[in-house]
Amino acid sequence: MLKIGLTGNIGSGKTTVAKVFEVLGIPVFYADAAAKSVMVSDAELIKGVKQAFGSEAYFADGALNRKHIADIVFNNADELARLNALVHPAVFRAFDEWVLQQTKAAYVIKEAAILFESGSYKMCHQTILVSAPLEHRLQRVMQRDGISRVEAATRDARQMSEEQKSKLANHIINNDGSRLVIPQVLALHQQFLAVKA
Ligand SMILES: CC(C)(COP(=O)(O)OP(=O)(O)OC[C@H]1O[C@@H](n2cnc3c(N)ncnc32)[C@H](O)[C@@H]1O)[C@@H](O)C(=O)NCCC(=O)NCCS
Ligand SMILES: Nc1ncnc2c1ncn2[C@@H]1O[C@H](COP(=O)(O)OP(=O)(O)OP(=O)(O)O)[C@@H](O)[C@H]1O
Repeated sequence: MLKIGLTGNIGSGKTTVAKVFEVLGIPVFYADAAAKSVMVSDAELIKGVKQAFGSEAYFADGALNRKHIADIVFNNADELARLNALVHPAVFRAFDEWVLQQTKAAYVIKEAAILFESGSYKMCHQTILVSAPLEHRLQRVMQRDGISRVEAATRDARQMSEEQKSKLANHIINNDGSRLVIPQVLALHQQFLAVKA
């Protein structure tokens, strides 16, 4: 199965792009959502997260206390590395299991905020970077999540720069408002279908 990695820095529009691929009938695995799912369903992982970040990492009903964890990990690179080491192996497994179920797909997309940082791009045949200037991205995230500029910028600072990512990516979708996104997705879709054929 042809596996395409899709990434972009915070607020770049990668989820928006992923939805366009879904409309074209291409299955999309959302790594961020999968991470949140395993963090509340995998007993070993829950234990590890509580050991690392305290019992406040979960609410009494078992839901993830995202703010508690985010406040710790996005302000400390070592703590983020610790969280990643706990969560990523479980997400990689979930992706492998999911791919096996996509028997009818022409190809599949893995959407992940940290595709390059986590090394999971190496398990994809090709990669797409969604690119937009920092100011656009911060504005979008502040509007979408109701967080401050400082909070949004702090998260961005924890990610590899767009410049570094653009050197690793096979394809770039420009989402700075100067070009329509849908035609760029359609052009890539045709390329990926041709690989499969
Ligand atoms: C820390 C958590 C609980 C915060 O949740 P919250 O809902 O506030 O943020 P959300 O998950 O929507 O992330 C917002 C953005 O932060 C950035 N971000 C998230 N995780 C990471 C990470 N591990 N490293 C760098 N940036 C990250 C991304 O741009 C992401 O899109 C959550 O991000 C998490 O569990 N992260 C660890 C799991 C992970 O690595 N996910 C990323 C893909 S596998
Ligand atoms: N071309 C665009 N024009 C206007 N708004 C856009 C555009 N692209 C994305 N957005 C909006 O910007 C916000 C961020 O986009 P999206 O959620 O797709 O980004 P993301 O890369 O998945 O972000 P994150 O890493 O934070 O999850 C969303 O509210 C989305 O609707």
